[in-house]
Amino acid sequence: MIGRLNHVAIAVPDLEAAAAQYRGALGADVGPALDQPDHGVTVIFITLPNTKIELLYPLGDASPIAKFLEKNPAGGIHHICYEVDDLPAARDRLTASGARVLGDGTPKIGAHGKPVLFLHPKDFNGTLVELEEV
Ligand SMILES: CC[C@@H](C(=O)O)C(=O)SCCNC(=O)CCNC(=O)[C@H](O)C(C)(C)COP(=O)(O)OP(=O)(O)OC[C@H]1O[C@@H](n2cnc3c(N)ncnc32)[C@H](O)[C@@H]1OP(=O)(O)O
Ligand SMILES: [Co+2]
Repeated sequence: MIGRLNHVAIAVPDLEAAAAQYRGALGADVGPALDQPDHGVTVIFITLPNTKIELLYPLGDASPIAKFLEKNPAGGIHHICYEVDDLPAARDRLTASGARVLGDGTPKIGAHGKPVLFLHPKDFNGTLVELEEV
């Protein structure tokens, strides 16, 4: 059911410093900072030959990554995102398997303008999983 790895997301305490490190020390193709108010984050995408890195920084008072950064003040890998062809079908299959889909199960539009859903990290070996319909 899952396809390509769309991105690996890293929560960071200083977005511009992280972007500068990827641009300078790692010589990567770093995009602009984009506010995502519906998701409570500001993101910067880094394009690699085979996938993307999503740098995440909290936006607003109720950011879903605020607690994660409190627990991991130096930052850390926050989630991985797999592509799926049919997000409602994937959601129904996962729910039937006993996995918890976060929120009310209604996909939101993600940073690439495509529908996304998240799966509880406790149901996937301690890893928060995002699914993006492509
Ligand atoms: C830009 C849009 C989009 C895209 O297109 O790419 C994005 O990527 S948006 C990214 C940000 N959005 C989200 O993360 C939405 C989904 N996340 C959530 O709903 C919450 O963050 C959460 C996963 C339910 C966690 O909620 P929180 O309140 O922060 O923590 P809890 O205390 O409830 O956590 C319970 C439990 O899970 C552990 N945990 C939390 N976050 C992670 C994580 N990222 N990876 C692994 N484990 C995580 C947390 O430590 C708790 O464990 P215990 O301490 O053992 O109880
Ligand atoms: Co993401």
